[in-house]
Amino acid sequence: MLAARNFTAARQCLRSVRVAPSFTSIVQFRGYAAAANDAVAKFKGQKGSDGKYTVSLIEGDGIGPEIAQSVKDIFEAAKAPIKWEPVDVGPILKDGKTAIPDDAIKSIEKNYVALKGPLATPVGKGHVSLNLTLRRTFNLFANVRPCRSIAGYKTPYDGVDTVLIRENTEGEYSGIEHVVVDGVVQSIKLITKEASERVLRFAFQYAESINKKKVRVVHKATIMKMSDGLFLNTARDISKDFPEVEFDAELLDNSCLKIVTDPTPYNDKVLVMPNLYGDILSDMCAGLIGGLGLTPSGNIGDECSIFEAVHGSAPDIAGQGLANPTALLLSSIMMLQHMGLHDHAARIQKAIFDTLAEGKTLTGDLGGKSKTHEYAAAIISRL
Ligand SMILES: NC(=O)C1=CN([C@@H]2O[C@H](COP(=O)(O)OP(=O)(O)OC[C@H]3O[C@@H](n4cnc5c(N)ncnc54)[C@H](O)[C@@H]3O)[C@@H](O)[C@H]2O)C=CC1
Ligand SMILES: O=C(O)CCC(=O)C(=O)O
Ligand SMILES: [Mg+2]
Repeated sequence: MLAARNFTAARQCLRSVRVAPSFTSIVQFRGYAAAANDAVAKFKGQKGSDGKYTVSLIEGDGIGPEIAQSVKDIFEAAKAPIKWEPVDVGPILKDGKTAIPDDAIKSIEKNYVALKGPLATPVGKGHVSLNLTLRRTFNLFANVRPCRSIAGYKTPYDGVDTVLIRENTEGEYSGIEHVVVDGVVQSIKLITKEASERVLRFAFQYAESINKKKVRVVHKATIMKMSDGLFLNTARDISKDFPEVEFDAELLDNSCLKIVTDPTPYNDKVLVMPNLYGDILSDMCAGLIGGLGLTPSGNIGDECSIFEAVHGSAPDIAGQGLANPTALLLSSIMMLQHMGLHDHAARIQKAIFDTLAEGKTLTGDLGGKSKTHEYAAAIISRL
């Protein structure tokens, strides 16, 4: 009975799914690479008659509007050919479920690309995460989260260059939960072969495209024998289609230990994993290079893609001009790369890295005293 109910809930969750980078190391400037390789998710947007591409902009909650302002100011100063289309993503309720308003859906479907600030999720009650809802709504099946050491910002770890790809539509984030009996709740980790295949194939293609010819699956199939087992076995099957890419697997707890001991052996690999592991490991990796103010990401789908920082709405510093906009800026660089605007991406990226390397105008999270807009102005002065 319970199994049948679980299966129904899992199918409902699946039905709610609409079918559907890289940077300066201490020693060498290489730049964040495109977030998706063309074979997987080619950008389909067209330039308007004004010579600009329209991009949907979700400013988000907390520090979102402050860091989005920095991106807008810097893009304008750099004459990047982008016209921002502000969108409100709700939340609204449709058939009793958290949903994205139709206008926002239309905007993102029309533009094929969006830049998103952080969206806050209530704890323990209230609406389903809008971040999750956006990923499901547009079937953004792969979340690419690169993390590289910043020249000029010293941490105990030199030369970090990890790339983590997170399955983005199911797993522990499925949110299928129910009370079994009073005092006992059950939360279902949904893993499907279809979604696993899709993100794993993407990971192999992505590894080839950024010339990291090793893919490592991070899993816990010793404990979650069926769910992580399916993900791992699917990876083994898919790896046969990529004979040029070395494939191996590692248990999540061991990966955590090894990465915080010495992350450099992970520089030549792309790590791919179920949803929650990627969520947690990407915050952990950010900690190696100076924090969440620095790490970007791209949510990649077959049609649309949404770029956002790894961090959340940072309510502890919101509205005070203290936020570091670098993570959202680097996400916007990944977006420009994805759109094929490589020259603009390189120019803005260089101004960001040079400002960070000079170390005079840094936000508080990096030990500086500058406000968000002062740091943005320093970047603009270098364009
Ligand atoms: N993709 C998204 O939109 C995400 C949304 N969230 C949401 O954000 C809210 C707050 O979550 P938290 O656990 O506080 O995580 P958080 O990522 O917002 O903040 C964690 C810590 O990092 C700092 N931080 C984050 N971004 C920063 C930046 N750009 N510059 C300087 N410092 C920065 C914050 O001040 C805080 O001390 C929650 O409602 C959560 O659901 C969390 C993660 C991702
Ligand atoms: O949606 C949320 O509230 C959190 C999302 C998150 O932590 C992430 O995407 O990394
Ligand atoms: Mg997270």
